[in-house]
Formats: sequence, structure tokens, C-alpha cells
Amino acid sequence: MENSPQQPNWLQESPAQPSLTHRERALEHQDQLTKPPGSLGELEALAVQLAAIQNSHNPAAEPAHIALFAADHGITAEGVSPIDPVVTQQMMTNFVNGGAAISVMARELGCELEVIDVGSRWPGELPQPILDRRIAPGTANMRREAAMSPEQFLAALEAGREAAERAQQSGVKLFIAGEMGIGNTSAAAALAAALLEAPAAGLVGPGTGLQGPALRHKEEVIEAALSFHRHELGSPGALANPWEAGRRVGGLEICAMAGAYLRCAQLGIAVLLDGYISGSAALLAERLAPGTKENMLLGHCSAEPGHRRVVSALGLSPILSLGMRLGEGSGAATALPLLRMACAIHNNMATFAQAGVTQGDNHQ
Ligand SMILES: O=C(O)c1ccc[n+]([C@@H]2O[C@H](COP(=O)([O-])O)[C@@H](O)[C@H]2O)c1
Ligand SMILES: Cc1cc2nc[nH]c2cc1C
Repeated sequence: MENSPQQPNWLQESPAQPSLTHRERALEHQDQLTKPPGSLGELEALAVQLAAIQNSHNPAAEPAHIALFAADHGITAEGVSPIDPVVTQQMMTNFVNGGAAISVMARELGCELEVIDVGSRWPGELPQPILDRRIAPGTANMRREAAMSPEQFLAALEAGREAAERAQQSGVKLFIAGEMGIGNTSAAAALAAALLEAPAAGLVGPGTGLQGPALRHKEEVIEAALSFHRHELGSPGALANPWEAGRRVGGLEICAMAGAYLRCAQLGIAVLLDGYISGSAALLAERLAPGTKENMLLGHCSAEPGHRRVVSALGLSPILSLGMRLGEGSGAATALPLLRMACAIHNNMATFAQAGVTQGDNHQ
């Protein structure tokens, strides 16, 4: 980073890698359960993957924790979202009052939902129980300048680290990061395009609902932002550096999510990814600390077209594909019951020996 502040020590720690021994043991255990081998399909694979990530013979998707990061985006000044940015603040109130989709889902699941403002334009004091970690009143307009200073970028990663550590302290086994931020599909697309060195066209989508010429305008704005930063850096490839990409074209909530994913990977807390913004944050985390992706499961495939590109770059396949494009952590929350089911099966089914059921085929 230009004029980089000192990187804190935690950012230099490596992500923990899933345990090969636990993976092997979990695979063997699945074949001892009273079912034809492989007959529970992806449910088996999910339990095995969690066992490896958690270094445990008893994979667990509970307790799960949802940390929802909110922030505003300077790029909205360029007309890239059909929604008024004031909705970021209004939805924060809705989250804590229990009326938003993720609020209902969290209640239904019995999960804690924590709302963390890392950079909304909320004027004055925030209502309880929103956690106030505001770094700036939104990012700067990335079309004209870097979205964040190096210090703000590190502060956003730090806000994510803190959330992961709070989760660890309450014994959380599975971490979901949600987000809210009008304009953040533009930041997610710009970040993905920068990190993947891909044209904006395949990564920009409708977001909350842009169509036709307005969608083409969004694409042009993001392409122009990318050119601006590549030119400023003096070399086209330099924007693929995650320290540059994150702060120049990312978002405060996106970088906080990346910090949380990174810290979860270091702590061995499994992460369940959500939609497009979450995917872009995951790609940033992976580029900042290679190996972070090994700690991740993908809850769903968003209807935002760029999501597929981003998750395939991470080598992840979605548990669900329901045409959702809400964000907030809602796609991950929807997949959580399936993960719970996968764990319950792995941990509680009888083995052939326990149940006195004959194992193996009948052919000589
Ligand atoms: O998670 C997704 O895949 C997703 C796809 C489209 C929109 N969103 C949500 O919509 C908001 C951003 O949309 P936009 O059009 O303002 O960039 C933000 O609050 C996101 O949570 C989220
Ligand atoms: C109402 C509304 C709710 C949201 N939740 C996440 N992004 C959102 C965008 C809008 C517009």
C-alpha cells in the first residue's frame, strides 16, 4: 500500500488448514453409517468438510453467529443504484427492530444477530443495540479517488477481526457475515474485477434492480473507476494487489467481512458465505492470506450474475440456488438448517455394527 501504515501482527498469521486426518476419519465414519455409501450425497460431503475445518470428530453448525456489517458508498453519487442511500440507515433500524428478512431468519434459527455499523452516513449517535465501529461516513467515490485511506482499510479489517473474536469467545462453531450497503454491488464488482483482472462487464449486475441503459451506465462507471486506479498506480497489474484493490475500490463493510473471514480461518471457525458481496469479500480475504478459502462453505448462489465467477475462482459450490439476491446474510442463513441436518446425521446415526445391520454387497 502507498504510505502503508504498519500491518498489525494478526494479519501476518496463517489461516489454519483443514485437518486431513479428520477428513479421512469422517469419510470412513460416513461409510459405517446405516445407509448405502454416498446415499446422502452432498449432506455427507458437508459434514466431512466441517469435521476437517473444525478438527473434530463431531462436526457442528451450532452455535452459529450472524455478524451484519453496514456501510455507505461514495460511488452512489454516480447513479449506480436505483435505491436512495438513506435506506442503509433505515434498514439498520429494521434489523435491530426485528423486521428485516435476516432478523426473522435469525429468530427462526435461534441465532444471534449482531449489527455493526462500520461506515454508514448515520448522523449522530446510533440506536442500541447497533455496534458503533464507524470508520468514516461512507467510502469516498472510487470513480474519482481511493475509496479508503490505508488506515481506514486496516480499521475495516480490524472491525471484522473483532467480530470473529467475539464469536470465538462465545463458542461459535459457524460464522455468517451479512451486509447492508446501498451501492455495494458496485464495490463488490469493482473489487472482483480488480482481483481477477477481468473486465467489469461480466461482473456488474442489476444489484437491487437496475436494467437497460442504467445497468450499462453502472458498467461504464465501474470500468472508468478501474482505469482511474490502474492509471494512478502506473501499471495495469498493480490493482490486482489485494492491499491496493481492497482500499481503492472496496467498501468498508466488504473489508470488515474480509477481516472477519480471515480471522475465522486463523481461529478454525468455519465460515458460511452468503451472496455476491460476501463472495467478493471472501476473494479479498483469500488474496490477502492464501488458504483462507479452505475454511469456507458457500450457502447459496446469488442471482447477481458475477457471483458465479467469483465463487468459481474460489473453487466453491453452493449448497442452495434459490434465485435469492437480498444480501444481509440471508442466503447463508437459509442454508444453515441443511448444515445442521448434515451434522446431526454424521453425529447421531447408528453404525452398521451398532444397529446389527449387515454391511456390504451380496455378490460373491
Ligand atoms: O448478496 C447479494 O448477492 C446481493 C445482490 C444484490 C443486492 N444485494 C443487496 O442490495 C444492496 C446493494 O445493491 P445496490 O443495487 O445498491 O448496489 C446491498 O444492501 C446488498 O445487501 C445483495
Ligand atoms: C429494502 C432493502 C433491503 C435490503 N437488504 C439488503 N439490501 C437491501 C436493499 C433494500 C432496498
